[in-house]
Amino acid sequence: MIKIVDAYLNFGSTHALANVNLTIDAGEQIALIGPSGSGKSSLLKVLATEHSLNQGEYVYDDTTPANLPARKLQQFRSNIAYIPQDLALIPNLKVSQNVLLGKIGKSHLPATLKDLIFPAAHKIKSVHSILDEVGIKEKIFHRTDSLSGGQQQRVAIARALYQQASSILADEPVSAVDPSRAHSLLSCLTTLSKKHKLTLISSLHNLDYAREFFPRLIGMRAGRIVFDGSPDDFSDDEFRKLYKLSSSHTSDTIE
Ligand SMILES: Nc1ncnc2c1ncn2[C@@H]1O[C@H](COP(=O)(O)OP(=O)(O)OP(=O)(O)O)[C@@H](O)[C@H]1O
Repeated sequence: MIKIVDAYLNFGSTHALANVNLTIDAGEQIALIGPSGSGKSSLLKVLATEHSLNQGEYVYDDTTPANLPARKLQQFRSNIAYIPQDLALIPNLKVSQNVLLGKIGKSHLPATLKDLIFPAAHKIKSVHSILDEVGIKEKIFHRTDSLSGGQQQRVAIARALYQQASSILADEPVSAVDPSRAHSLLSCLTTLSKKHKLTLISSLHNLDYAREFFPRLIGMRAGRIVFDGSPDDFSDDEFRKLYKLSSSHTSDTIE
């Protein structure tokens, strides 16, 4: 279970997060929605321990990461797969090597380097089967920068699955792809995270996809949570409140 209590994250005088309170059960699938600059990435970065809160508390399965020494924090992080907006893939490595890097936090550096250069057959088999699940197994030995943006997003998802974490945090995972690929990529991400019993928290700009694929939506505005509920409860009023639009706008009128 993830718990955030009275959380603030500040950059100078900007509250990237303000008075955020949140409880997320293991296995939930959540879309973070809201206008640009509303705090979605900031919340994901706090959950991924890329940022520390200025005030408040973040607890993950009874662990408070802010209290962990560096070595334990690395162990903690290895249990959370974070897919940043820029994917953080290494372009000149093979797809298989980028996926193998998913476990970098779970072993010592020499072992990881050995895996990259001389991967054991069973590890390649496991990478191959995950790449099959995300639909790009034929790319396993291709250089990552020879893949399209959407294929690279699949590599990042495969790396997250290979990590065998308990949660996946994805920041705009379909930003770089056309609508039909975005649909199939989100379908892949939500189906696989459900199959592997992972908690999935993803920021999304496309409201239709958020409604279609995620049973819980969290709407953010100016660093605060202003909506938390099911897609069925996300009325046109809630939509206008979130995006501060006039009454002529409905959720069908954007994206
Ligand atoms: N490293 C940083 N330094 C200074 N200000 C930051 C930093 N990161 C975020 N902010 C500010 O915090 C606020 C929230 O930003 P955040 O990136 O979390 O929004 P977002 O909802 O993810 O936006 P987008 O949808 O455009 O990715 C914004 O005002 C942003 O300018």
